[in-house]
Amino acid sequence: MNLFQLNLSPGLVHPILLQLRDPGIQKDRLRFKFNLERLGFLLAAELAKTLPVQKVEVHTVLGKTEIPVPQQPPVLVTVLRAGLAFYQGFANAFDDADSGFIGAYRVEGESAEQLEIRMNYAALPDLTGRDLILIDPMLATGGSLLKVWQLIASQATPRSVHVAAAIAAPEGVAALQQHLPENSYLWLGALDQQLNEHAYIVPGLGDAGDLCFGPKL
Ligand SMILES: O=P(O)(O)OC[C@H]1O[C@H](OP(=O)(O)OP(=O)(O)O)[C@H](O)[C@@H]1O
Ligand SMILES: O=c1cc[nH]c(=O)[nH]1
Repeated sequence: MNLFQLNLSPGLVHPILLQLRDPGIQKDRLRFKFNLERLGFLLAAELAKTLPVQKVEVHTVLGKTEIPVPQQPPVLVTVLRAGLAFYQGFANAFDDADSGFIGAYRVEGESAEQLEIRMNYAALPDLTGRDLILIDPMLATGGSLLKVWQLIASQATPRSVHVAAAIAAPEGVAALQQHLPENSYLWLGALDQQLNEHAYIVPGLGDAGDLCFGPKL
């Protein structure tokens, strides 16, 4: 797996990460979601540079030119709930993308070892031969994304697999590196220090789903 940390535009990415992490700013729900969307768009712009293109001829009123455009639109797959705002940034970038949605959530126990991932909804297009972008702002243990990948791999073989996260822990990156196929790429806003005893990313930003939508039961 290839790791791409988004450090090409620090002037754009770092102020967004600062606002996402700052407890005084992140409690503004509208701004938090908008910042995830903006970060998603920036990551999508970097990722798009690696997708195969084909030249299309366009005739303007004054002449003709060739423009390289993506060979085929990618498939965007996101994990509910926290994925939604981040996903929107990718959807804004890829006009004709197909999309899939997975309902998955962590059920936290007393310790990180007792963490369970429940998956109860999946609406996916055919991913055979497609460029798949798995979109989830938080990559903590990697358990949620690996469960999603297991489901996808049981149905189809994508041409390439891109995982996009706003913030990741080294533990989650290692888990993906172990289990995702060779042609996989990881796009990160930030790689943080570690997980805490409840499998939260440190320093991270807290609970992304709750910050977007409020606490769940
Ligand atoms: O790498 P992992 O250890 O699996 O943790 C990451 C998952 O945790 C968050 O979702 P959560 O389960 O909190 O659900 P929510 O989006 O509904 O809040 C996040 O959006 C990821 O899906
Ligand atoms: O730090 C974390 C870990 C999982 N999910 C989150 O929202 N935050």
